[in-house]
Amino acid sequence: MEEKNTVKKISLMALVALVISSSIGGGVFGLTSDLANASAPGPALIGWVIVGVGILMLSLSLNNLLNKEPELEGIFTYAEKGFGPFAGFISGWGYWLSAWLGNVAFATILMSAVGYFFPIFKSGQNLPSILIASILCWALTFFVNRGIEGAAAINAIVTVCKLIPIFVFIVVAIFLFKIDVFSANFWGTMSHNFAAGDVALQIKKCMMVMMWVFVGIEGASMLSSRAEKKSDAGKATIIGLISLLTIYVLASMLPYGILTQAQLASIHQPAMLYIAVEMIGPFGGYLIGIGLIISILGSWLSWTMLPAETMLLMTRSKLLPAYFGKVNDKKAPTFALVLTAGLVQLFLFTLLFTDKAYNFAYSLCTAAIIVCYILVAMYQVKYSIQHIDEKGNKAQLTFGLIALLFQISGIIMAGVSYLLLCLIAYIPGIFFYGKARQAQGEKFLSKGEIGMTIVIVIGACVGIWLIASGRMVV
Ligand SMILES: NC(=[NH2+])NCCC[C@H](N)C(=O)O
Repeated sequence: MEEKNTVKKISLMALVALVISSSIGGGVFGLTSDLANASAPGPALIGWVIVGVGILMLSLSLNNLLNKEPELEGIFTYAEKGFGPFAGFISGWGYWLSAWLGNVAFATILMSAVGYFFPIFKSGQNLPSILIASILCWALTFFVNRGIEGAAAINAIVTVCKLIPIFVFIVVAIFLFKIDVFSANFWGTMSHNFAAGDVALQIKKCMMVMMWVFVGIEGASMLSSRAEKKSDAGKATIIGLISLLTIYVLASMLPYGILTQAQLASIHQPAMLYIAVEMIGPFGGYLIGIGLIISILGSWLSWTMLPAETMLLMTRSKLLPAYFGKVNDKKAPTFALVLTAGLVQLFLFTLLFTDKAYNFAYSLCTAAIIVCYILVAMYQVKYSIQHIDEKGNKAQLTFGLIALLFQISGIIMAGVSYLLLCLIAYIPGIFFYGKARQAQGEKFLSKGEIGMTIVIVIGACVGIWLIASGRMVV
């Protein structure tokens, strides 16, 4: 108890900064070209509305659960409470997986941006890039290992530094925006007519990248135990979400009124940087480049802390063996940190062989976190049904159902194959889960859990087959 009181509490403002900071990483800087590859402005706008509503429902659900079940800490605990320890493990492991896969995406786009300053790194996935990215990965791990509290404080400063270049970009883009360029091929159907099938296909192709930029919206709830007031964590999620949506829509849609869709689609990543060069000249490139580098370093720092913290919480819930949560004198879970950094390192080397490394890494990251989001929404539905007689729970049930529908259809639209690949990483995880259960005097796996494991293994095999047979190009 004594010890708990000395943990630094986080204010509402700092929590909002945390939501924005852990959501805005690299995605916003590459958004435009990924969207332009997928869609004309019309369908993309519809995509934003769908994703905005879907994520808002998820945030409201998280907000509600934080208020109703204040003692639950960590996103996976909802799955555990609602559907048992195995579901808790599935969620926690998915969150952990997502967190470090996202860091791999960070590494690639970060190095592409550095390539603007030093062309040797331009592709973001050659040997020099991978070396520098690896050094960064270990440096951040070392830093977090020296004390998590410092990392949270740095976040506030980083948030300001990364928002300024994005705002400058938006303001300049507003001035240069031409409505006739924007509306030239609004639905992407050339005939100027609205063709439903065509539009739906374009929306579908926008889904993954639009969901990727919202990964992190749950960040405040992960640190909810540190909020000065418990209810602040939920508020921070919602304020953070609305700010984010505004930034994303402006930053991604305004360029459609400056360059043509074909130009945007073929622009080098990070797109925002090269669009800024088109708009302002080299200075624009420097500004966005520096913003991006600070943004990613800050985000990467919090995403170094979050997966390790998740493992720590999971050991407390006895979902992983105790050594995953072993902390050092600074209360940092050293083993979890080093394990996670080791996996990022391994993945960084595979980038040498992938074609679209950034897109591949963020798609895996997003697919993995959708598992947790689905379980949150399911628990929201379950909780609201169980307490349906209490005031407000009918509305909460609706929020949960929409969030659930959105996440499930989102992953189906974005690509189930990425989810299947993520299942591979569950296989060693289940082994550790079984060990932790055994240490509790339980069976390694119960009958139901064995059934689930078989499904997971089959899914993983299909994932491997998709890659091996060349049906999924990575
Ligand atoms: N390491 C991570 N899991 N990062 C996820 C956050 C990514 C963030 N939404 C972005 O736009 O870049």
